[in-house]
Amino acid sequence: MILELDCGNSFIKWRVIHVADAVIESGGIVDSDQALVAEVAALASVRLSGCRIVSVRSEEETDALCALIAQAFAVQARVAHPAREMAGVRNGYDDYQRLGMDRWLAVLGAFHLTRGACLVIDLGTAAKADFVAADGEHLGGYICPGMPLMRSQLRTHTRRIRYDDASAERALASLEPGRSTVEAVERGCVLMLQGFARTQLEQARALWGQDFTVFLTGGDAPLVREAVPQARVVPDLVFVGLAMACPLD
Ligand SMILES: Nc1ncnc2c1ncn2[C@@H]1O[C@H](COP(=O)(O)OP(=O)(O)OP(=O)(O)O)[C@@H](O)[C@H]1O
Ligand SMILES: CC(C)(CO)[C@@H](O)C(=O)NCCC(=O)O
Ligand SMILES: [K+]
Repeated sequence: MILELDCGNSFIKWRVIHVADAVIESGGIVDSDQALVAEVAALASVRLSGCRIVSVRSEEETDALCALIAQAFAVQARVAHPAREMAGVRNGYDDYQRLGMDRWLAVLGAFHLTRGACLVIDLGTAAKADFVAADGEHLGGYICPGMPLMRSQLRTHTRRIRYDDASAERALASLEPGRSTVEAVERGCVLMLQGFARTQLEQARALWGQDFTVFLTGGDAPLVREAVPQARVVPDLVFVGLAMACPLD
């Protein structure tokens, strides 16, 4: 079994899979390196033979996580690195090393699943969209604040926007105009995300007509699902790309 990690800016998503058939043994989402090691160590009957990582954190933070994993599980983690070209996809950035690895792997995963033009929308701490043409050319993409950042900017830069997580969750039962601060902010931010997604869809239509696939991934994908009903929701899209970039046997 191997451990797979997607280290985002706020959370680490992890999975333990059987390498031979990619069957998922276990998985979770944690907010620290220590919590990760504790959760994986708590799995009974799991013997790790390897580990692969995609990280958008600093090199120092990623190295520290690899060292922790080596110490806890006696495996050397493989870290996915940028490439100008891989699996038929050409990185569209002027400096290919600057493209976030989570974006690159999601794009590789999406193109692998379709072999056609695709739009990848990833809604996490940041909201990202990437475009890949049918010939594998990555055309670039967009980055803007995701739900957690929009929310915290409003809370930080205003005096009177204050509410707790439980009321935030309740506020999202509908998207009607808000009749309280929490409803107004939470619903407003969801509409921003939906607007982002719809605009990407318009761009994709302008480029490719109807001939493309939309992928939706990231922790906040459910918030825009209804706005892009044609999207394929693939929560593990980054892991699909990670397996391609870091094959283990
Ligand atoms: N079980 C969960 N734990 C934490 N966040 C969750 C969970 N389910 C959904 N979410 C939502 O997912 C969002 C974070 O998404 P994700 O985990 O994709 O971010 P990230 O990978 O840290 O960020 P990024 O990919 O932009 O670096 C949060 O806004 C949160 O509301
Ligand atoms: C945009 C984020 C923060 C999203 O996780 C990540 O992909 C990243 O750090 N990217 C580097 C900047 C870029 O992609 O242009
Ligand atoms: K991520």
